[in-house]
Amino acid sequence: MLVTIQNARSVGGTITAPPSKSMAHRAVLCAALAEGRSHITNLEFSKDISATLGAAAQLCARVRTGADDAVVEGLGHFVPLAAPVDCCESGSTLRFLIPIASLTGQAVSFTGRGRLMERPQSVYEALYREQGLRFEQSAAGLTVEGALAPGEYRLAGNVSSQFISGLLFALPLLSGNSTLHLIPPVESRSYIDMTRSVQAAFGVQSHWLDENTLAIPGGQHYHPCDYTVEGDYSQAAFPAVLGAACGGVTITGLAPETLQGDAAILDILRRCGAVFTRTAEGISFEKAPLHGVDIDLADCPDLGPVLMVLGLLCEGTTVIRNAERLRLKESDRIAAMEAELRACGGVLESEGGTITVHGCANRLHAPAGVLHGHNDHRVVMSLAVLALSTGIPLTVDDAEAITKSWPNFFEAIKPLGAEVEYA
Ligand SMILES: O=C(O)C1=C[C@@H](OP(=O)(O)O)[C@@H](O)[C@H](O)C1
Ligand SMILES: C=C(OP(=O)(O)O)C(=O)O
Repeated sequence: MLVTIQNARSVGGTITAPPSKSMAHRAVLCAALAEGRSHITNLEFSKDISATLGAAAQLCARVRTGADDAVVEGLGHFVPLAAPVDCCESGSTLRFLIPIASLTGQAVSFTGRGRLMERPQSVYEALYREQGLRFEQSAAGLTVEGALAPGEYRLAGNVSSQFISGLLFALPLLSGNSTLHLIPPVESRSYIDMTRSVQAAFGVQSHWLDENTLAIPGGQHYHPCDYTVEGDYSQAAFPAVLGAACGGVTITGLAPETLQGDAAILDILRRCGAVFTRTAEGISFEKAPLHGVDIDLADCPDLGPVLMVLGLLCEGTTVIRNAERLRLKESDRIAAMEAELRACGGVLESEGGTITVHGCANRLHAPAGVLHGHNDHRVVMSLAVLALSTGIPLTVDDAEAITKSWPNFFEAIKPLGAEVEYA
């Protein structure tokens, strides 16, 4: 789908952050693993969350969805599977479910779309092979079979935190205790604590023994819980960058105290010179001159694409470090953003996981043709921010990619002054 995004008027208005996708995945899975009825409120039915709800319904729960909530009734046992579990393009769904699948006493096959089956599973593959369990991955899907044993696990901390979260979901349900020894550096650490915090709400505990070692007592049970999902800082980063550049934007629905690592967007913007205030109503941005800063992306990878746009809008140079994992997401986000931003006159380069963006707001221009969304929601949304903050109308393909995380994105930006035309 092609979408043209441009300013209908000067930027300004209020937007509500959608529910956190990361927290919603976790709440749905904890609820499904608990025996009994949990009510999850503030849900948005993005493709990723729908995939997790669908998997929960297939494996171990009855699911009833409302307009923005779901009742998830864990059955207390796993049911025989008649079909593969479809994870769509959701890395979280697949990586959270693999260890859970090993609890089901049957072979479980997963399918996916887009780049999902190309994204690395090496960390699990090594663990499964060590324990003599079946782990087969092809371009078409992935099958696992056999029960993970409790005990000592050693795993890399820098491929994806989703492997660590996946083990955190499943290991407490085994009869014995387990310990995760994370091989440093441990990246996306905040996501590990987010998993632990949602689990704690459902009555399941784990403890850090030191900064790289997690103790997971066995023999635990998830308890049903009524859980309200927080607003999403990863998504709020898009209007936040727009607000920092243009002023007049207020973002509502974000909890001031949060475990979301992407709340770092506020600190990053402040360091760039952004002016904003936080009141009971929300976070309100004023227009201010912005300058480039040094950014460590290790704990907030999903901010990468929109921070590359921010770099173009800042005076001077922005350096984004520890961004390697951006190459392993729905697209190679570094290459994708470099190509599209250069098509608009952006000056930036990357080497491995370091991206250098040169501020050039005055030299940006309309691209010769259509920009590519690379089937990546965060690329499409970042390009929308570029259009609105520069006033350059942009036409982007693969625009439907937004449905992976924020199906309402194009409607949500209209009150900020955006005109969105679907071709
Ligand atoms: O656990 C999660 O909810 C996520 C963890 C991060 O992945 P990595 O740990 O692979 O960086 C992040 O990029 C992803 O969008 C969501
Ligand atoms: C990479 C993302 O999600 P996942 O890993 O769950 O596919 C994302 O939302 O940007």
